[in-house]
Amino acid sequence: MSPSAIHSTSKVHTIACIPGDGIGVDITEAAVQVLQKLSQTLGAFEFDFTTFDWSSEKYKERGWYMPEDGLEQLKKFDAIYFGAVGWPDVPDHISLWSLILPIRKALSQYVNVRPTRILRGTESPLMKCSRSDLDWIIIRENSEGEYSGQGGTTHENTPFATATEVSIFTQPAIERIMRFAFETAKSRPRKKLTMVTKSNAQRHGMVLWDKVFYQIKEEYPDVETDKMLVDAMTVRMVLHPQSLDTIVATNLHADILSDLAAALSGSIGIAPSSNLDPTRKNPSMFEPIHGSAPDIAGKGIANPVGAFWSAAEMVRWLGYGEAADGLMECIENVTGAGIKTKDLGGFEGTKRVTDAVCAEIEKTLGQKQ
Ligand SMILES: NC(=O)C1=CN([C@@H]2O[C@H](COP(=O)(O)OP(=O)(O)OC[C@H]3O[C@@H](n4cnc5c(N)ncnc54)[C@H](O)[C@@H]3O)[C@@H](O)[C@H]2O)C=CC1
Ligand SMILES: CC(=O)C(=O)O
Ligand SMILES: [K+]
Ligand SMILES: [Mn+2]
Repeated sequence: MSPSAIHSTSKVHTIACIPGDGIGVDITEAAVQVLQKLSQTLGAFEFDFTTFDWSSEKYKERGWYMPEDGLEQLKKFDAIYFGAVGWPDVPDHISLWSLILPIRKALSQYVNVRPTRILRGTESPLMKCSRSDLDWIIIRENSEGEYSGQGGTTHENTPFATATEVSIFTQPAIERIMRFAFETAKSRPRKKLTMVTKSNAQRHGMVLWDKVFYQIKEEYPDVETDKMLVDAMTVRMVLHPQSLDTIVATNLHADILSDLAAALSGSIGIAPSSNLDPTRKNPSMFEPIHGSAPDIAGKGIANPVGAFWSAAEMVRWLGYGEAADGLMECIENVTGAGIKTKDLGGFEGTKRVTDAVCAEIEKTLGQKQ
């Protein structure tokens, strides 16, 4: 197909790109390169990227992360691709609450989907965990719970400083996340959902969380369920990974468990996330689960695989499931060939892995055209 023919038949998707800080910048650049190669190779869709320089560095210069109409600007795009936000010279609660958390909340991205599996050519740090033993999908409540932002501080800077951090759990928000989790479990071969809670020690919000789970369960008789307290869940993830499939947990619990899940699958550097507004009224946002990694920023060694996997999930969300599967196949052909960054036991940098994935797209997916 000639380039002009590609142009006339393919659909253009507008993507807002927010690289942010540290390795967020490196991996976003890598993801854009891969997405462009994918669209050029397949010819079925195109991306029109607009990059926003909303970062901690700019915050120090200008005093703001997003302009006042920032959220309104984002609403006009088909999807958002995010790197990471946070840098040691800005308090982390300022950076998170100025950028990533307001986007998730204002754009009603109430689900955060975090799949984990062991990619070809990589291994789990667990001694006896084979690739088929660990294939999970964590459904994280992304709008309220422990990250509601409610609370306050009084008697600040005195010996009696008092702070509250209030968790909010509402019936409608629990219902919608549970429904999404049951639908996800139902769509997977094992049809198995594990609900995580801490309703022994936390006796109000977590108890409502459990109650709504059992209410929604009635609608899904074909999904097998069980319930875990979050402390014991960490043990089960390590000792019996094969006993888990789909997992639903609160904002904080799933934040922690998904980093653990990533580590158990080999590295936090491979783990993707989709911040979804399932109603599709607002654009959804795709980002690797990791942060800005100041300890390795600027060294050219960040693993871009979590960013590529997030890009694949964006492609899937935009309606191209086959292209997303194709991209995942290319990523695994590259890891399978031993082209990996240091965190996965390899010897390559971000650029070499990115170039290898691009070459693989041309080779594998170009042939199928
Ligand atoms: N969604 C977001 O934008 C997030 C932002 N953050 C922010 O990021 C900053 C750093 O947070 P940390 O707790 O250090 O978490 P982190 O995820 O940035 O780093 C944790 C460890 O994992 C390593 N790591 C992370 N991503 C990697 C990759 N792609 N390849 C190789 N190694 C990788 C880092 O080098 C570090 O040793 C903080 O300001 C934090 O608030 C943290 C998590 C998510
Ligand atoms: C903020 C954070 O750690 C996360 O969204 O995973
Ligand atoms: K991130
Ligand atoms: Mn996290």
